[in-house]
Amino acid sequence: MLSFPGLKLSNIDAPSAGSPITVTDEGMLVVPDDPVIPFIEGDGIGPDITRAMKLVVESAVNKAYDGKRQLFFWEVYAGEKCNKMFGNWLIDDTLKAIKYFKVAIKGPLTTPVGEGIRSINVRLRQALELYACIRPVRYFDGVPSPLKEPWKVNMVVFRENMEDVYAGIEWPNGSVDCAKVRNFLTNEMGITLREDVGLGLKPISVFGSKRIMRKALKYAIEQGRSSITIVHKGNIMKYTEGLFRACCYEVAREEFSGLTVIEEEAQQKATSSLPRSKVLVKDRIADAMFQQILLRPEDYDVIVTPNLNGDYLSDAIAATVGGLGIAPGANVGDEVAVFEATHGTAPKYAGMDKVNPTSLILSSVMMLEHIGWKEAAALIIKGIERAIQSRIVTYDLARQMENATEVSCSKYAETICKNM
Ligand SMILES: NC(=O)C1=CN([C@@H]2O[C@H](COP(=O)(O)OP(=O)(O)OC[C@H]3O[C@@H](n4cnc5c(N)ncnc54)[C@H](OP(=O)(O)O)[C@@H]3O)[C@@H](O)[C@H]2O)C=CC1
Ligand SMILES: O=C(O)CCC(=O)C(=O)O
Ligand SMILES: [Mg+2]
Repeated sequence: MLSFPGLKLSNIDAPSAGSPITVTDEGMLVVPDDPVIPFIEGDGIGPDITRAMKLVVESAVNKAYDGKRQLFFWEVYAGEKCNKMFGNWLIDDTLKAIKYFKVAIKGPLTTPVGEGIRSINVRLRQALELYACIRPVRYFDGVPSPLKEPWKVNMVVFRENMEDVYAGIEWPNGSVDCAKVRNFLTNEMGITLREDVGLGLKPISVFGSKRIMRKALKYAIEQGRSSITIVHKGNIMKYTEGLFRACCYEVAREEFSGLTVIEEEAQQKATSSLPRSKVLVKDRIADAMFQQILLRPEDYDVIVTPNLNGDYLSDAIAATVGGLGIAPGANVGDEVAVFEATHGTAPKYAGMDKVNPTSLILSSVMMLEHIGWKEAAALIIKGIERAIQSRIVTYDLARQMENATEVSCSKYAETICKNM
């Protein structure tokens, strides 16, 4: 058994091979040639897509580096499997392991509606301070789309990942705590509420809003993206979403002034052409944004938005380029990153070896790029592009394509490997 100094696990064994990724004091990743990558298999379709993802990643790494580099996937536990094994939906070992090894990948985890446990996905993001949910959406040639010109879609959603109504601070109607909060609001704040209300809080802070804007703007500048759009409902929720918008503009003006142009200011100066080297910063109200992504996708590039808007928007934008089967993501903090698909557990397809694993496979591409293994990442993209072009796809794409060959999740993963 290898020893990993400082890693103290109570319920699971340490990895039997590999070395940890570390982070320097300046926040730079140091990646060995044999990194340990903790993974959570996930509920529902999780086991099927995780198996497919591991096959594709291992095959790409092998092909790209011919044994000189190797990933060591190591299972850690959360969700239904974890509850069955340990009587707990999320064990401390999983959090310790991900913190220790810095980069992890996960399948989707179930959250019951209207009752029961709170989201384990959200708990992971909060416990590991993964404040940015990054979801790039791009078009793959040949994928069926409801848009006339889907190739114009190329957006990256930066969703604030720890605050907003998503933080889960709420009280059920009829509970003692709900009555306490209602009484406080009535007696201290003069707010009239029906007796049968359920109540929740929408915390949005200056710190959290500025932090996600900084991350999104840095990305936009480093990647040479043309614009960043702040998406909010600040007309109605003035002191939460309105605050978010104000904080984002403040970061752009005060911390990135030479590198950004504010749309409103450019319009006032009647500037006909914007300097190409600068990122255009603009904002849109959330409801209008949902029609903009369908009607004028070419006008939008990086998007920064509070948690719930980002949740809705990322699924909606994914639909324009083929749906949830093809929508990757990453939850990123200052040191740790956990990669996961945009979609959930799709319970009706659990264990059927049927769904599209591309979302999780593209999440693994983001992971390989994050650790600097760009050659392996490029091979996977090539494999996906060729599989789609040859129309060998899973049910979700096959049902919208002409002359497609529908294959299972595992066969599709093998097709990607053959096409690398
Ligand atoms: N990060 C996470 O772990 C997430 C977890 N969840 C959780 O997942 C559970 C189920 O949520 P639900 O609302 O049904 O949303 P899902 O995203 O799980 O599924 C909704 C529909 O999207 C399509 N879909 C999803 N994934 C794929 C895929 N890989 N390939 C092809 N099609 C896909 C299917 O459409 P069709 O029926 O048309 O074939 C599916 O029925 C809930 O408990 C929810 O809380 C949800 C989102 C994220
Ligand atoms: O945690 C969940 O169950 C849902 C999460 C979700 O929809 C998302 O993060 O996009
Ligand atoms: Mg979602």
